[in-house]
Amino acid sequence: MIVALPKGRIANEVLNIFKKIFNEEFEFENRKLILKKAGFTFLNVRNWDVATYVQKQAADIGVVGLDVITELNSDVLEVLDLGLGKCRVSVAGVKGDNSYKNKTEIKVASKLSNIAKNYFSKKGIPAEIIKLNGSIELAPLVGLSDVIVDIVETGNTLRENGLEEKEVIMHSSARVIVNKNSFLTKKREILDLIEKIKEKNGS
Ligand SMILES: Nc1ncnc2c1ncn2[C@@H]1O[C@H](COP(=O)(O)OP(=O)(O)OP(=O)(O)O)[C@@H](O)[C@H]1O
Ligand SMILES: O=P(O)(O)OC[C@H]1O[C@H](OP(=O)(O)OP(=O)(O)O)[C@H](O)[C@@H]1O
Repeated sequence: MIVALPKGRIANEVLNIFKKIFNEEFEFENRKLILKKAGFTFLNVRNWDVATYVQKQAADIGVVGLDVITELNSDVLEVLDLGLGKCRVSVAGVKGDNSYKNKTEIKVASKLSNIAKNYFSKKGIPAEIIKLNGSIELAPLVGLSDVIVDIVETGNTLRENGLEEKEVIMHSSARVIVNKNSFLTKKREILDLIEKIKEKNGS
């Protein structure tokens, strides 16, 4: 069975779950992207690519944030909420300035451009989405956008930059996802691994 694990912010907590499952050190060596252990193959994948690997069955199972699954509209089975990487996806803007609410078209900067587009479209508010790849909070500070749609956890990044959360779009946390076909063909192995993950998560 092939398991796609994310690099980045939730990597340590996810690797820690597998460390407990195997009861030994569990890490990708140096620059190696593949780790084989106890009949499993683990792939060290960028957070954003985990859903792609699983949807296309390059991996049977993976761990990724709900924000990413929603943004990519991934066609995968979401089987377990790990409760890690908890955050919100929110509309934020300059503190005390709500003038965006009166605009005929809002400029919205975001990495989560589909979530942003769908949110304003459902509200019937015309929005120009400006796709950025990081440091989203800069955009309203330099007039690139009226507001942003971005991840908020503690709110520190917003506060440090004179911004505030205006509207919460969704809550997110890390999910275990499974390829639909793999779930049919490798059901027992997959359910067995999910049980182990559930047992060791947070223990
Ligand atoms: N500040 C945060 N607090 C809590 N969870 C967060 C925070 N930022 C992101 N997350 C969650 O953790 C996941 C991983 O975030 P991370 O910053 O590692 O990846 P990324 O930079 O979005 O992805 P990539 O490395 O592929 O560009 C996000 O998809 C989200 O679900
Ligand atoms: O509410 P906080 O606890 O401050 O966390 C929110 C910040 O964390 C994420 O950024 P990240 O560190 O991943 O950087 P980037 O998206 O700008 O690359 C997110 O895009 C926010 O900027």
